[in-house]
Amino acid sequence: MTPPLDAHGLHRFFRRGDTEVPALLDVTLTCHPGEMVAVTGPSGSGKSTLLNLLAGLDDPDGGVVRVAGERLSHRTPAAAARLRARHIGVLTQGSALFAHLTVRENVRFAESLSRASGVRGDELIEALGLSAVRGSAPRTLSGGETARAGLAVALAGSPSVLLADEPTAEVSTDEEHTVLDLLDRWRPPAGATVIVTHSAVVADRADRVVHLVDGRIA
Ligand SMILES: Nc1ncnc2c1ncn2[C@@H]1O[C@H](COP(=O)(O)OP(=O)(O)OP(=O)(O)O)[C@@H](O)[C@H]1O
Repeated sequence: MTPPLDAHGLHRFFRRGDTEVPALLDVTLTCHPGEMVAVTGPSGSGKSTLLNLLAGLDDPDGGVVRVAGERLSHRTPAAAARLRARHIGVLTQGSALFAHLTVRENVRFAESLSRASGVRGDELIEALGLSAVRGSAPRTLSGGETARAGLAVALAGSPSVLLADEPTAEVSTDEEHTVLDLLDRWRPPAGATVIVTHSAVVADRADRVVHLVDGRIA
């Protein structure tokens, strides 16, 4: 069966002055259908670099990322954007919501990019406890509501790959459990979920933990 997300032999180097910084060294990560993987590691170990490669927002210097069997790495920006819209939902810390759109408009916009139906967005708003704030501007939301609205946006296009960067970094412990319950309930059932986190609570929820040290899987 084709893995929903398959990253093979990833290398990424950055130039700093005259030196080259190895940010990722031979990282391979194959996610099985339905799997949730937590990526942990100290600051500077390469977690964000890896997530950017998995999202197709950056290209590896070596290796390849495939999403649902299609190569995502080293595509034209338009082709990468099409693949992202079709397959990938991204959840970042803080708000990735457009400030001038309401919660519902943000969700509907994300949905329209993936050409999804319009039904799931409203279902998500209700299921994620956002009905009361569906017409509100993002700046008026609490931290927990913001995290849940970000989750609704990330899931609106029914992605087969959900990538999350510290999704609970800015919420209370209670809200962290709520957001994780919702994420668990709504994550791609046959797809892949990858969560970069410093939180032991989040890592505990994952099917597998990948620990990075100095750009390598430890
Ligand atoms: N655009 C860049 N230019 C130069 N160096 C970079 C760039 N992006 C990342 N790096 C370097 O690559 C290494 C890995 O960084 P990365 O941000 O992926 O780590 P991280 O594990 O996500 O850290 P944190 O937990 O602090 O977010 C670090 O040494 C960092 O300084």
